[in-house]
Amino acid sequence: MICIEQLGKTFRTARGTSHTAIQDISLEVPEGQFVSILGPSGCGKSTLLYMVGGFEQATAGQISVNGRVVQGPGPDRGPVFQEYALFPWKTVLGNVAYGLREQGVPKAQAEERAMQWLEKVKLANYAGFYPRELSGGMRQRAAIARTLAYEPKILLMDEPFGALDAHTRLTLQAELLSLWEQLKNTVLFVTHSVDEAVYLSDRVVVLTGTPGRVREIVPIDLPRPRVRAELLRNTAYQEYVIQLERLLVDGAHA
Ligand SMILES: Nc1ncnc2c1ncn2[C@@H]1O[C@H](COP(=O)(O)OP(=O)(O)OP(=O)(O)O)[C@@H](O)[C@H]1O
Repeated sequence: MICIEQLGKTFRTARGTSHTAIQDISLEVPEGQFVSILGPSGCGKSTLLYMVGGFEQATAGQISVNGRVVQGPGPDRGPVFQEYALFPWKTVLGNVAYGLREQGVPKAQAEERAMQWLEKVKLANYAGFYPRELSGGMRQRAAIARTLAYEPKILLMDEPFGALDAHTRLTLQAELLSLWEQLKNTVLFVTHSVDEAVYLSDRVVVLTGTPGRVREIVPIDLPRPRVRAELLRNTAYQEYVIQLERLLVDGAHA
């Protein structure tokens, strides 16, 4: 579904120098797979995700989605980025209905569908609230509902739980997994957390330090549905965590 071929990105900095963020990245993601991208800070994880989203242009190689070269954003790829904030002047319902309205869905129908998504992310009682009236975890749930509401085939998530406290993070991870097990979208998920990557993913792509290149792709062969409390006792799970931590440390110096 997603085909990334020898992708590179060199930025022109404000000082007139050039800076290569990622180099020669090739990766294929089949439909319905949950793939996490892990790597040291600054290795280009967000840049890679933005390029798949069509928000940044490649300076080498290309990305195609279902055989079509990515040249800009599209409704087939739904971003859940940290800075992709909710509209503060719209209610939670208004925010979730927004993408549907943009696609020409009539207001009443858009709001009905938005309500169904709010139920799925456990925010139905907060439909009339404004983003500033929500907790961080609720805001992130609303952002996820807003993207899922227009049913993108691909979900692009950039550290969606990074700013949350540990308990909320665990809750949202489990909720995301249970939604994904029903929807089976293709997911590209950027994270700093080895533990989160193993828990959620079918495969984990480990990038090296700057410029980011693929260090290793690790398939996570653990049965689903996954329950974190059970996984923690699972030796295979523990081995994956150790393997990825090792790759991450080595990769930072590669
Ligand atoms: N607009 C830009 N102009 C110049 N350099 C940039 C620009 N955007 C990103 N970079 C550089 O590209 C590199 C990769 O940045 P990116 O945000 O993709 O990394 P990351 O792996 O997501 O980092 P982190 O884990 O810290 O969020 C960094 O060295 C950064 O300085």
